[in-house]
Amino acid sequence: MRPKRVLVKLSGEALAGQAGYGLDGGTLTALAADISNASREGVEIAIVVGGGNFFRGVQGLTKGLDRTSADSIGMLGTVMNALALEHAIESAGAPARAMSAVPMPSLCESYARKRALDHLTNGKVVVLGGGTGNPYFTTDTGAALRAAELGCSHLLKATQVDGVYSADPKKDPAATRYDTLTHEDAIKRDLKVMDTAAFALARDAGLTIVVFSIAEAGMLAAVLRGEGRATYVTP
Ligand SMILES: Nc1ncnc2c1ncn2[C@@H]1O[C@H](COP(=O)(O)OP(=O)(O)OP(=O)(O)O)[C@@H](O)[C@H]1O
Ligand SMILES: O=c1ccn([C@@H]2O[C@H](COP(=O)(O)O)[C@@H](O)[C@H]2O)c(=O)[nH]1
Repeated sequence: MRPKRVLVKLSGEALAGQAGYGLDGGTLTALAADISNASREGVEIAIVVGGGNFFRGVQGLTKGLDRTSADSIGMLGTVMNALALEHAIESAGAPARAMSAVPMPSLCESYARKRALDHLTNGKVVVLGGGTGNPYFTTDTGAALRAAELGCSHLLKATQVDGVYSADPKKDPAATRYDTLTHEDAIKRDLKVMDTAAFALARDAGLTIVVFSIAEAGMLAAVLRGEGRATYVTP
């Protein structure tokens, strides 16, 4: 594959490195180098970053928060990640622009489709925080939404596992890995590597999803060349 424009859904949890919480400087630097190298090779890259290293809305429910407040905290976590990534990617040598779906103009640009498209065509890596900007959603759904509206051909889910399995491989050692499957298979089998809304939106928009582990250096560039260990979810 040599796509012109892709959307990378970057795991928030992966940014924590070994610590498991917050931001790890070494991990950020390594990821930013991969992203910046891919951008310099001419691929237009939009990134939707998750927030699992800070807060997930469902965690708030167990602390007595209502869902909307909990999701607001979750979205703020993703904006923190977007700002950190913007800085790390620029330090690695590629121009980058953070945009937030929740307006906070003194911190970064607010997300607007046409502005994002301008940045992409001008060679900037666009780092999108705030998910969809609405509670009751996830950044996976945000990734499918932005991939569709920004005209990306692929949604690259850079996460902690090396593909889609028959069950969560972190919980079930007997789970088997798929090389390929359809969006419909993923929805029918209730495979929770992404939520159903994200799979359905990607299916309707005709987006190919590539699920791969970001733990290995150079994996993003490999996936963009159509190489490396990954699962392809195709229409
Ligand atoms: N069928 C499955 N195949 C692969 N992984 C699965 C499956 N079911 C559940 N998972 C889990 O889904 C996780 C990836 O999705 P998830 O969106 O929760 O995390 P993430 O990509 O790290 O994002 P973030 O930290 O930003 O929330 C994997 O780490 C894996 O443990
Ligand atoms: O559109 C969105 C996206 C995310 N949230 C909240 O943020 C956290 C972190 O995102 P992850 O996708 O889990 O990494 C999520 O749990 C939601 O609470 C949101 O409300 N709307």
